[in-house]
Amino acid sequence: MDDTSSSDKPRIVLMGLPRSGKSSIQRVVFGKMPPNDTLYLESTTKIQKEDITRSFIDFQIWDTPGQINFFDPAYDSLDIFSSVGALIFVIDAQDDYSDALNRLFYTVASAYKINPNITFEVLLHKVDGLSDDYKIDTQRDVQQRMSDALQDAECDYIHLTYYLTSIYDHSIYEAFSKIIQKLIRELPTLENLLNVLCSNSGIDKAYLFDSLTKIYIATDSSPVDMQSYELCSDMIDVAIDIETIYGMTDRTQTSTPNGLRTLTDEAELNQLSPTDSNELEASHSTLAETMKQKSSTSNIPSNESEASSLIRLDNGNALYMREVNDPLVLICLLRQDNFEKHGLIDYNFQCFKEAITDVFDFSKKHNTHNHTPAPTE
Ligand SMILES: Nc1nc2c(ncn2[C@@H]2O[C@H](COP(=O)(O)OP(=O)(O)OP(=O)(O)O)[C@@H](O)[C@H]2O)c(=O)[nH]1
Repeated sequence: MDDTSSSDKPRIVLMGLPRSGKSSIQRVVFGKMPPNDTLYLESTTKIQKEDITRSFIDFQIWDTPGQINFFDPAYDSLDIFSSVGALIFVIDAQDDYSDALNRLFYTVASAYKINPNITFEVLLHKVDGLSDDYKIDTQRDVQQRMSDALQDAECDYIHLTYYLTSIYDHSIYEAFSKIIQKLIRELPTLENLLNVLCSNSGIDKAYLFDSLTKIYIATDSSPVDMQSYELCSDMIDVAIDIETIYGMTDRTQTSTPNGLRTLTDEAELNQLSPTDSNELEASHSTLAETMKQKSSTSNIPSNESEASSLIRLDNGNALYMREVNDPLVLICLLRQDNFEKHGLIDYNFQCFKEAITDVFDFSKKHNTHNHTPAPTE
């Protein structure tokens, strides 16, 4: 990360008062930093830029120092904000947020004048320490005060979207999923493909995840509920842990007696149960039934690898994960009865995968074409 690289990718800019949590968010979501380690982060003194390039996700994220006013004539605000896709303003919800709201209003009004295509996203952050009632009251209060301020300034056409977030749970990933989806041009096509897959395969809910960040880049059009998202997102951790234990490279390097390995792994699996979210009836999911089939072994090149994993839950549901390409994975929630026809699901998945690959290749060509300089005569 540095502040010298320039790029024509869409930008996601993190702004907000000092210590609101901007750097922590960037490190936890995109750098896999454990949330507790953010306690030792130092204050950001210059813009930190990071390129995020994966299937369908292609942008640059900027972490800005909280104390700098980028609309000051000393800065080239036109250059900074003209390629911004999303401006994420972080507010510390555990603190008095009056100053933050003044800054938010000023930032939004100034950035909109430069680039009206920016999507404005407001994170009411650090809500882990707050009760549910307090969270809702805070969101209502912030929304009301901002809407009054924008109305008074006759700027009520500026739309802000609000999220309650914390780096200590899934909420930050869910918020980023929604924010990033707005920047994915192929989203309607991906959603259509997921709808077709679900309706033809008896799947109740399907998410297309970036397995490195646990951000879902698309889902079918049935409503998203937090519990199904959390279960699917936890499944990525479970699968990665199993892969770390049983992955072929590791296995050859750390050959321990098989019996001992299995016992240890089962104990670990039970600790990793996604049913920690005990609101869900699916307690005691039988993770012993988790199976991992990695066909990326000796004779298949790694870029053609195809991992799959199944977790049966005690409430009659199942979680089914298939690798689309590295790092995209499809995670579905379905009735176990419907999984009986998994030949059909697997066939439909192959068609889905081919369609996704076609869409991706088409977008890549389109992007390359758009970025190729016109020949000079
Ligand atoms: N409780 C709680 N603390 C958080 C959360 N996110 C960040 N923090 C803490 O907030 C403090 C400040 O976080 P930073 O990420 O350094 O804040 P910043 O906005 O980047 O600050 P500047 O670089 O000074 O602009 C750190 O101690 C983090 O551990 C959260 O979701 N919940």
